[in-house]
Amino acid sequence: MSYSSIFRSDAFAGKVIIVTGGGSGIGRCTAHELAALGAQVIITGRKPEKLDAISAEIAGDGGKVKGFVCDIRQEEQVKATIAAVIAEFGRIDGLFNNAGGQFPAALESISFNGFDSVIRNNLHGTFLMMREVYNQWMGANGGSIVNMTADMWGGMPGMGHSGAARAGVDNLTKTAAIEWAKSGVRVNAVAPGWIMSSGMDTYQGAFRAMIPMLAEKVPLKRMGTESEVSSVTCFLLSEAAAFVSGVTIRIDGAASLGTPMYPLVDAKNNAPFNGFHRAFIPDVLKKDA
Ligand SMILES: CCCCCCC/C=C/C(=O)SCCNC(=O)CCNC(=O)[C@H](O)C(C)(C)COP(=O)(O)OP(=O)(O)OC[C@H]1O[C@@H](n2cnc3c(N)ncnc32)[C@H](O)[C@@H]1OP(=O)(O)O
Ligand SMILES: NC(=O)C1=CN([C@@H]2O[C@H](COP(=O)(O)OP(=O)(O)OC[C@H]3O[C@@H](n4cnc5c(N)ncnc54)[C@H](OP(=O)(O)O)[C@@H]3O)[C@@H](O)[C@H]2O)C=CC1
Repeated sequence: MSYSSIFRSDAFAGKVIIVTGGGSGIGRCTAHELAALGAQVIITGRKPEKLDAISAEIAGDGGKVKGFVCDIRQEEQVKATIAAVIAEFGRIDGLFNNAGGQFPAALESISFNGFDSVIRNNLHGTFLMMREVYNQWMGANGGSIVNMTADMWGGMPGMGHSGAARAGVDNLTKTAAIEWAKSGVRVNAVAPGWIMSSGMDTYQGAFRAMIPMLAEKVPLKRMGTESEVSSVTCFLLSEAAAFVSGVTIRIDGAASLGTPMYPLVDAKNNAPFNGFHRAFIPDVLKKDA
């Protein structure tokens, strides 16, 4: 597993950190990095075979890890998982609420069940995990939560269901940061742009074919990597961020900045500006829907 770290190797020694969706992609990478920094890592997901494989990888590297099957949309499973972690490890110090996802589709083609599924996956699941972990922290010495979101605040064609959920997560993050500060709890979020994670392999067809064009439209001219998300997440989970709460950090090579209403051509040079133009996406997505 490839990741870089600015931390001492004992930065998370004695800490118990939960990574939801730790069985693949960004979650897997973060679980590896946290374990290498001394944490007892708890990875969760719906598919036990993925958790077993990543647990074996991390243990093979000398890390401490345990997998728990948990569908974050199921309240009883979330409650049972947090109770089981407390029963076995006695504490929880951090939560990376990373699990989630969506399918690219034009709004008019999304069934109610499809919309509901994406909202429950990304918003309800995030809330349930936050609440159950916080309930362990009330009146204690605090902890750190990092939520997964994505900066689609300007509207993202093909991601209407997910964008609605992610905007909700952004607001949930800020509210929790205020409400739970009384217990010393910090709540922040990461907002990756286009990351070439293994999860991206879920997307094939026209969306997949579009990736090189998307990368070209990112001001930094490339997609991000899993470790570029895990490093920021580890920072937010760590004591190095002890006075950071209620922020969402974009990790997107400036892709979410700018607006389609801004002139797209530099008239003097008769050349396109270096930037991301959201209106570029929908026609391609329509072919996927
Ligand atoms: C500058 C900012 C840029 C930001 C860019 C953000 C880019 C983000 C990239 C990523 O997130 S990559 C990670 C991708 N990984 C995943 O998405 C994995 C998790 N995803 C899922 O599990 C599913 O997508 C899910 C739908 C969220 C949940 O799956 P679940 O198994 O619960 O759903 P189903 O029971 O199969 O279906 C429920 C419902 O949804 C409809 N549906 C599912 N897939 C599609 C599809 N591809 N197209 C249309 N509809 C779909 C499905 O048909 C069901 O509805 P009904 O048929 O019952 O009406
Ligand atoms: N890659 C990108 O460009 C971006 C990704 N994101 C978000 O980052 C997160 C990680 O994505 P990424 O690593 O790229 O992709 P992956 O598909 O690899 O990761 C998603 C993980 O979430 C888990 N998961 C999904 N739904 C549930 C559920 N209901 N309950 C429990 N676990 C669940 C999956 O595990 P399992 O299959 O075992 O359930 C999987 O391990 C996601 O929330 C994604 O939407 C945000 C912005 C950009």
